[in-house]
Amino acid sequence: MDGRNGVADLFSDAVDLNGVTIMPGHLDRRAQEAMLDDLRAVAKAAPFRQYETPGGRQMSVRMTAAGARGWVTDRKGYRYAETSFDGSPWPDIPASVLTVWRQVSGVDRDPDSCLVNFYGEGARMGLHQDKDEADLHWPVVSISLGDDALFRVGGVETPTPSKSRWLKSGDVAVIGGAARLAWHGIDRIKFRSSDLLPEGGRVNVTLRMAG
Ligand SMILES: O=C(O)CCC(=O)C(=O)O
Ligand SMILES: [Fe+2]
Repeated sequence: MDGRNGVADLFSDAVDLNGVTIMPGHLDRRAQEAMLDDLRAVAKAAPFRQYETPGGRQMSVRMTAAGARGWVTDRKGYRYAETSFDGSPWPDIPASVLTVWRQVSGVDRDPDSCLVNFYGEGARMGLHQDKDEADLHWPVVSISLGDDALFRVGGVETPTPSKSRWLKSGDVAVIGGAARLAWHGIDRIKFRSSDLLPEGGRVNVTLRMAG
């Protein structure tokens, strides 16, 4: 264990980005395709939506969720909701996604929340901290599928100085340990840099213990 994150030593080619552990190519092409199929089923049950921030801005990323709780935002604020926008429970977290959490999270409890982000051409995600969860000790596991994305990680106290790295399809990141509250975001994607999604774009999955 490296005292920073714990999981890094289990994966020999892990890369450290300001305390966030990245496992390049964790999922091979077949695993990526299988997970994407599972996520399309999630999106069929709970369609992607463009959420509004509490400040009234439309996010460029489209989102949906799976699990007992889904992260949502609107004028009322950022929060976890136990039902989707039509009032029904969110779909279950696909087994393919849970498998990755069990492999890399370093904890022995399954997550209760899976946020699914879709980045179309021009979509980005500003620097933020993941801090809407009830207990901030659990790690966040993030899986990248599709187009390359420039991932930026700053400090825990301040967004700068930051380091960045292009995340590729199949890469997995663990935001945990001392970096659990690190500022992070996606500067931009390279639209159509991957052929995993025939329509282009990037799907990112983040797993969390929210409740
Ligand atoms: O798309 C990504 O890689 C990051 C997503 C993220 O930070 C989030 O959903 O909180
Ligand atoms: Fe985040």
